[in-house]
Amino acid sequence: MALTQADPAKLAAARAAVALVEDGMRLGLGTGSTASVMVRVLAERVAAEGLSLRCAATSKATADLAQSLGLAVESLDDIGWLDMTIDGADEVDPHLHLIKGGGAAHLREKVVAAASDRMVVIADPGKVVEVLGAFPLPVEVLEFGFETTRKLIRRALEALELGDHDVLQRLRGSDAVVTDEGNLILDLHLGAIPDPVALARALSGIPGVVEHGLFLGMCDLAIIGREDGSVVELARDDIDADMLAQEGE
Ligand SMILES: O=C(CO)[C@H](O)[C@H](O)COP(=O)(O)O
Repeated sequence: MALTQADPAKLAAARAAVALVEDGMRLGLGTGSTASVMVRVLAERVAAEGLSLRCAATSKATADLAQSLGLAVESLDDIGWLDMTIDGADEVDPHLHLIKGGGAAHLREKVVAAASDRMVVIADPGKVVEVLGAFPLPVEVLEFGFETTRKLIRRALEALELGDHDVLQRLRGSDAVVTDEGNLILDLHLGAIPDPVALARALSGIPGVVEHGLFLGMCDLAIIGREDGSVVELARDDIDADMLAQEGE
């Protein structure tokens, strides 16, 4: 898809994020439709300005796209550490907590974000929520013991009084969605997640869970693009400063 056909809100967010890229940076490239727009904007800038970058991709799809546009993609281990990762999200709350994994790539996305000095999230206004959970929470699980893991997740939801919601295997047509790491996805249809920290802890404690899509305390800056081409930025530093001010009151 050409950039001229890109959704204006996604394009605005992507342009603002790519403006943060400096020559010589080691960059993490996210996955999804917004991240794809960002990869295209980035490739344009690299071609125009001759920037020298080292990029690690969060999925095979992003690696293929980036390489097709002339960006050099290396393995995360070869690069070692990243200055910044730019990625999309399915939901962003006022604490910059995220739900990710709508593209089934949240495992690699979390590994890459955790190896970055800075995680920048780009999104359109539809992704901004007061409380996470309207978007079904993706959980990557092992194929081994799949039904047992689903049972353990249901038990954990009950213990947190989040029980009685659908825990559905993600399918494409009638086939199971299989992640880049060869695992399966369960989508937790919760409606609302009042305590994301408790849910994250509970899910991480289940052995068959490889990784859940809650990104808590990882996002440093959210750039929300608007249809008119403007952006709104929410930085973690501002939130921390607000919290400190409230604690001091
Ligand atoms: O987490 C992701 C992939 O695993 C994506 O970043 C998320 O699903 C947002 O995608 P899009 O920009 O297409 O709405």
